[in-house]
Amino acid sequence: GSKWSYLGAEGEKMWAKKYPFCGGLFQSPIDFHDDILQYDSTLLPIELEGYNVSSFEQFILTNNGHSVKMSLSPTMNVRSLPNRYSAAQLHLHWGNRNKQEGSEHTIGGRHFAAELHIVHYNSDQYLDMNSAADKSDGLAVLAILIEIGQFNPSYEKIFSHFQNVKYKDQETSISAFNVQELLPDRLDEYYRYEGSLTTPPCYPSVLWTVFRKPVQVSQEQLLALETALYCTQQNDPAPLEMVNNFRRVQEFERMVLVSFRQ
Ligand SMILES: NS(=O)(=O)c1cc(-c2ccccc2)cc(-c2ccccc2)c1
Ligand SMILES: [Zn+2]
Repeated sequence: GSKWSYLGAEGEKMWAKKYPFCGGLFQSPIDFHDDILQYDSTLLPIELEGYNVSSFEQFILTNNGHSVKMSLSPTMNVRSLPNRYSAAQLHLHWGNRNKQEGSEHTIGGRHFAAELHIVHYNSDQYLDMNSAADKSDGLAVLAILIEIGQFNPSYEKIFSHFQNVKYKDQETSISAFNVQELLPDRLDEYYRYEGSLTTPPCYPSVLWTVFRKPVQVSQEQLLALETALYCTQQNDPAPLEMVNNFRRVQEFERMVLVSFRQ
């Protein structure tokens, strides 16, 4: 039972008391602004392998009290990184219906509506994601910025199940689908830096790839994300809405590599 939240006494300013790495170096998320960006022509387009999972397989959707996460198949992996990284899970961060600006990374100080994280672990070096999670080359997260626009049928494959995972510890099984559908079309344009988990224990173990191009979901889909879920269990007398589950941007004195020229 992780004792942290995004609000009040256990909010992010207090995380470092129980989770020392949260007050340490290389913390995420960060703001991408021109004077810390450096073009790097060696950054290859992201190549996904085994993402086209058979629809006979199932993904498990779980409300873990901090976000909604979906288990992924370890046959899904990312090539074109220093090691082979296998998919572990994906989850989202978002704001609330009155302030639809809940992305973790920002561009030029601007939040997007929400952010999807697809977490992979270094399966060349480590047996599973838990042994990889605190190693400096342990994790690689693909981050997709989400903005309001067209209805997105691929995101609906997850969002349509929120009524079954409204409360903490609830889970439901959904038919597997090609998670590449959740990514923007330009996998060659991204920000790259070494950072951390954006939640406790904040291990500085993440190679971040944040795609330049946002994807769109409709206003109704975003509202469903912002209003369907609770941090508390179904029988809790004091229900807590799951909103604003994003960490504020961290101080950053390094360069961020970009695979694109402005
Ligand atoms: N936001 S994140 O990408 O840095 C992230 C990664 C992982 C993670 C997942 C698998 C292996 C290792 C780390 C877990 C979380 C998380 C989010 C909500 C509640 C608890 C944990 C968040
Ligand atoms: Zn995340």
